[in-house]
Amino acid sequence: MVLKSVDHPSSFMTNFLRSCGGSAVIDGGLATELQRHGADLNDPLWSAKCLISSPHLIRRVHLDYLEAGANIIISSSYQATLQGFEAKGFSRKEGEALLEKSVKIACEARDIYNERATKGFWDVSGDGATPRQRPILVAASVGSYGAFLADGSEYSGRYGDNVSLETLKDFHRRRVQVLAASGADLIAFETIPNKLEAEAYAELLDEEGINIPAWFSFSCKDGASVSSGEPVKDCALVAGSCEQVIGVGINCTAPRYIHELIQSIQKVTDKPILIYPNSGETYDGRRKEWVQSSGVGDVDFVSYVRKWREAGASLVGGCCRTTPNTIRAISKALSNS
Ligand SMILES: C[S+](C)CC[C@H](N)C(=O)O
Ligand SMILES: N[C@@H](CCS)C(=O)O
Ligand SMILES: [Zn+2]
Repeated sequence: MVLKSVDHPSSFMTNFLRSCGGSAVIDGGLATELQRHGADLNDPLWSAKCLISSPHLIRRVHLDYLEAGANIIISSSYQATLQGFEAKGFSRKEGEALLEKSVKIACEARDIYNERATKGFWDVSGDGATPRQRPILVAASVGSYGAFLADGSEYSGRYGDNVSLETLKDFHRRRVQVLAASGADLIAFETIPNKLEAEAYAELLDEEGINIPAWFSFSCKDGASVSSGEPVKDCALVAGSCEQVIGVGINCTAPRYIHELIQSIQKVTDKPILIYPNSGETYDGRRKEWVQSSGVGDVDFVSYVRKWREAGASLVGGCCRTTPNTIRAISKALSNS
């Protein structure tokens, strides 16, 4: 599904959601699932390391999420940056090829899934005669500058006084251009921890004439604020005023804050709301490990999904430490709601 120049970005998501029956399933944690399968991500490149060491594993995890019912799979480019690859000795050209490879692997997984689905079973919910494939989009992940810092600062949003709007635009510019031309259906700006980075993305989309749509997804520290402490409403407004943005939401945030966050976002934008929380655990950026949060637990957040849908979220999935089982259960919950 490619956004044609005649399509308005907003109709892209409206049409997609309609083809999915009103709500769509986003995949679950990619990096943490790679780890569960044995990948060692203790590296400045985190999951992007697997683009070099184990692309077959990335393909397998994408396929597992498709088999679990995902309508959107997110590429392995979260922590894939040209600057990060250069620090490992890759040339600019090789870095660009690795970014392209992340999207290619996701597209291959989609092709394999579609081929198997066509051969294996027929969805006769249409006119009963033609096979109907489940709508599937490939989103190219863009993790924040904080992800590149590789110290967990996508959960603090503190980049220091030396990092300006222009710094962030320059940091992301070439990567966004490459991913926009990679064959992905959209760009998923993920785990955005502060307002400045949302502004940088909005300006980049405009200045670079990026011709595929995008979603903005924020990491939050409570029911009202993104990781930096700035109001989620202010950040959602930045996303809401950008024409290329076809969805606004929250990811890698504890499930217990999601309901309130949906309500806040809804007050400031009509764009579709997406949410893909993590397991509710906390990331220790120094040790690169997930630790149990103190306080309220988030056992089995799938039981909240129907409430989130009623509150206004139309795309639901999972982030770090969620698995294909989580996504299977979300898919079931959404199809019953
Ligand atoms: C979404 S966080 C868990 C990604 C990893 C982090 N940027 C790090 O490198 O430690
Ligand atoms: N899409 C990324 C997000 C990390 S917060 C992943 O699932 O690994
Ligand atoms: Zn996450």
